This record gives sequence, structure tokens and C-alpha cells, in this order.
Amino acid sequence: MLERESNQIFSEKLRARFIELGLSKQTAAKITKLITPVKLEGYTLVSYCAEPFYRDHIISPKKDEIEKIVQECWGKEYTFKIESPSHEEDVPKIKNSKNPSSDSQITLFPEETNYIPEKKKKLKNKGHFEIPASSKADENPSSEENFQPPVNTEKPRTLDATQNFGTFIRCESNLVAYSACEAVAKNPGNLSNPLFIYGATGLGKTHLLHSVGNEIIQKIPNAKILYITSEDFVNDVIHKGIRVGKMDEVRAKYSACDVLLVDDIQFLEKKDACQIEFFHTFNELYQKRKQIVITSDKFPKDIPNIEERLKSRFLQGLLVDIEPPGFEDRVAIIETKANLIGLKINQEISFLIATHAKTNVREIQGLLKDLLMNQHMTGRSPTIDSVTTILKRRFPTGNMEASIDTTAIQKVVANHFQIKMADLMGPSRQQKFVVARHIAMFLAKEMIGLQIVAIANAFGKKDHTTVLHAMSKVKELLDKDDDFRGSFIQIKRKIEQLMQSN
Ligand SMILES: Nc1ncnc2c1ncn2[C@@H]1O[C@H](COP(=O)(O)OP(=O)(O)OP(=O)(O)O)[C@@H](O)[C@H]1O
Repeated sequence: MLERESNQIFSEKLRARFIELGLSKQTAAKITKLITPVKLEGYTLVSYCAEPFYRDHIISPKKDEIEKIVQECWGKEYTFKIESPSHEEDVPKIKNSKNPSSDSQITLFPEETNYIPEKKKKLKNKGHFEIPASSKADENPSSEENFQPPVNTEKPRTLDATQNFGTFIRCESNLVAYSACEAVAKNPGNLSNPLFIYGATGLGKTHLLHSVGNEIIQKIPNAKILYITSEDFVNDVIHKGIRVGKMDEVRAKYSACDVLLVDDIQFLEKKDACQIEFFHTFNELYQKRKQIVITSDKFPKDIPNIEERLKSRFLQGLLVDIEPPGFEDRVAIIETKANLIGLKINQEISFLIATHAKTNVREIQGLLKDLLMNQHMTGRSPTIDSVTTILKRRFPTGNMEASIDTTAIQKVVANHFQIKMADLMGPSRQQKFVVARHIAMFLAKEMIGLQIVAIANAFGKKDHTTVLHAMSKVKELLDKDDDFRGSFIQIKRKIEQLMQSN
């Protein structure tokens, strides 16, 4: 038997590691829950995971990382194995309903056997593919055969062919969303329905939505894919359905699709009639096992003025978020995008841009276009000076965070505490040095977006767990220690002043 206490330490370490690897807190917590060890086979720790998406796309690729933590907790001789449960009693029961329209019955991950087509020839006559719930379990549940194209279809007009998986730059902050979309595109209607992607503006949600559509249409050219924004849906319902009285046509349009891709669902807020209509559309498609992918700028529960029953539908699928890219990821995005448009920039310039353009990819693209235009007009590649000028134009009010690096932060902190840089950077555990070191590490993350490993390097630490410890210590003290908070704010102000003066 595995001891409860060591299990708990294992889970904590695992969660922290996943967050450090760039997963959101929610995803990290979910995965941690899924890989609670269940038994020991000799020196192999075995965990069962009944959720195929997480097992194959998130947990298995990170097996080495998980094994390292297993060894930290139980010893070097241990290995780790993730398995799909072979016996029903090994896993918590997953509810599986044949009537997904009832709140209490919809499942998070419906069993795959429910998606097996009964007879392919039946589907051909239907005009759209339909996957009966009472399928035989011995047929192949994950095959694309489940996804039969309709006979009579229109080509999608709204999908942007340039927004595909090939042009999407994968990084830690979007990896979970990317993998989920790829899995859904490979096996639509089967694993994660609906797939709900949320995150702030300009981080690639729409790009992923198009990628799913483009990928499916490549494999199944006749598939009826409907890409809409929620505003399109409102227009259809209000203008065509209610005002012109052609609601039947509106309903027919949506019920005939095989894949519904809905962008920016948050704009359905306060539109009650449209929400009711969307609720019925959703239920109908869901019952027919049609894939639904939805994007939003918020987690379902946080979208204001949307009916609870609609939110609960969204919560029943797979929820993935995209976070703003960290510093290294921004550099990778800048360099890839610059390369694509023929803009020549060196590493110093990509670092400079990454330091300033922090919030989203759209912003980075706009900036690179400005630089390209400048390159065309002057006939010269961008220089630090020309980039700084453009950065100042784009971020005129304080958002133009100065060319400040970790060293500048370290100097301000050392100066504030009246200590030497060598003490700030050194190994001494004297309280004053430790507090200063923790604050400097925290601000390197908060103010210039450095990733944990990069911060550890900048402070000459081999072990990045020191940085993780610093992060949680500072957060804790900010919450409970007024003096500490006062000092922290003063230091932050000094750094901000330095940024503005540069
Ligand atoms: N990881 C990425 N790789 C390549 N391009 C990206 C990536 N993320 C975003 N982009 C590009 O940035 C631009 C903005 O992305 P997109 O429109 O998908 O953002 P969004 O999250 O849907 O934003 P909004 O919520 O404002 O609609 C697009 O041109 C998109 O192609």
C-alpha cells in the first residue's frame, strides 16, 4: 500500500511541476488528480487513467517528468507507469447517458462505445452522419469511420486555410489547447464534446478553431463544417428567424452540420432568445454526436448573463485554456513569425520585442508588420534604435516597458536592502539576503515574464525549485505581512520608474 502522506507530497510536487511546465492551475490540478498512484508492481508505481485524451496527450508525453518526481518521493529505483483501467472496478464510474439532453445525465467523457456507427450504409441515406448510442462494443470505437460525411454538402466558405495546425506555433502556454484540438480533429465527435477553449484576446483561439475545421475538411472533404461567431448566430436567429419568420430554415441550417465551430460565445450574453435557440441547437447536435468546438474569452462559469443550463452544457465537455506566452515562448513566436514574413532580426532585437509585447500574439504580429514596412521603406534591416522607436509609438503610455533585464531588477533590489550584489546572488541564508533574493526572483517573473528555469539561471541556481519556493513565499508574505508588502511596492515602483526613464 502507498502511504497517504507520501501520496500527498507526490501530488503536490506533481502539481507544482505541471504549473512550472506552463499548464494552468486548473489543468495541473485535474491531471494531478488523474494520476494518483493506485498500486505498486515491484518497483513500478502504477496509476490508472480512464480519460483517454489526458492519458495519451498530456500525461504519457510527460512520463519522464512524472518519473523524476516519483523517484524524489520514493527513491531512485522506482519507475512510473500509466495504464488504462482493465477492470471496471479499478476506476471511478463514468456516467454514460443515452439522453444527453438531461442535465444530470450528460457525461464528461462519454464512453467511446456509444459512438460506434451501427451500419455505415444506414448513414449514407441520412444526409448527415449519425452515430447511434446503441452500438456494438466490438466495433472499432476510435476509427474515423464514426465520422461519415453527408452526401449532399456545401463547401465551407468561412474557414481560413492559412490558419491551420501547421502555422500554429506550439508553446507551453498553448500546448494543452493545441493537443486537444488536434485530438478532436483526428477523431471528431468521439472524445471531447464539446471542446471549450478559453483565454484572453489574441492568443490563438480562433486560429485553433480554424485549424480543427481545416484538418477535418482535409480528411473528410464532404464534412459539413459550420464556422460561426456567436454574433452570426444572433443575426441568424433575430434577423432571419424572428424578424423574417424563417426560424425553420435557421434551425435546418444548424441541425444539418457535422461540426459546429463557434467563436466568441461570450457575445451571446443578455440575448435570451438566442441563448434558448442555441441551447436547443447544442442539444440536438450533441445528441447526434456532432462535434462542437467553442471559444470564449472566459471560463464558462465566469461568462456573465448566460443561462446556467447553457454554462452547464459547456462544463460537461473538455475545457482547455490558453495562457499568455512566457518570455521564451514570445521570443520563439517573434523569431518564427519574423522569419515567415522575411523580416531579419537578431536575437537582441527579438529579446527587446519580447520584453515589451507581452500580452498577446496579435500585438506581436502588428509590431512585426510595422518593422517589415520600415524595412521596405528604408531598405535596411531593423536595428535596436529603429525597433525602440516603433515600440515607443506602439506603447506610448507606460506599456512601453523599458529595456530592463534581470540584472537591473537585481540591482534595484540589492540597493533597496542595502546589500551587495554578491550577497543577493550568493548562497547565504541570512534572512535579509533571502528576502531580497526572493523578491528579485518574483519580480523577474512578474515584470519581465522570465520563466522559472531562466530565473534560476540568472541567479546562478542549479535547482529551479528554489525559484518556485521564492514565488510561493513572496505570495504568502504579500497576503499577510503589511511591512513586507510596503517594501515590495516601493521596490516595484523604483523598477517601474527605471523602465519609464529608459
Ligand atoms: N500560437 C500561435 N501561432 C501562430 N499564430 C498565432 C498563435 N497565436 C495567435 N496567432 C495569431 O495571432 C492572431 C490572433 O489570434 P486569434 O485571432 O486566433 O486570437 P483569439 O484568441 O481568437 O483572439 P480574440 O479572443 O480576440 O478573438 C491571428 O493572426 C493568429 O493567427
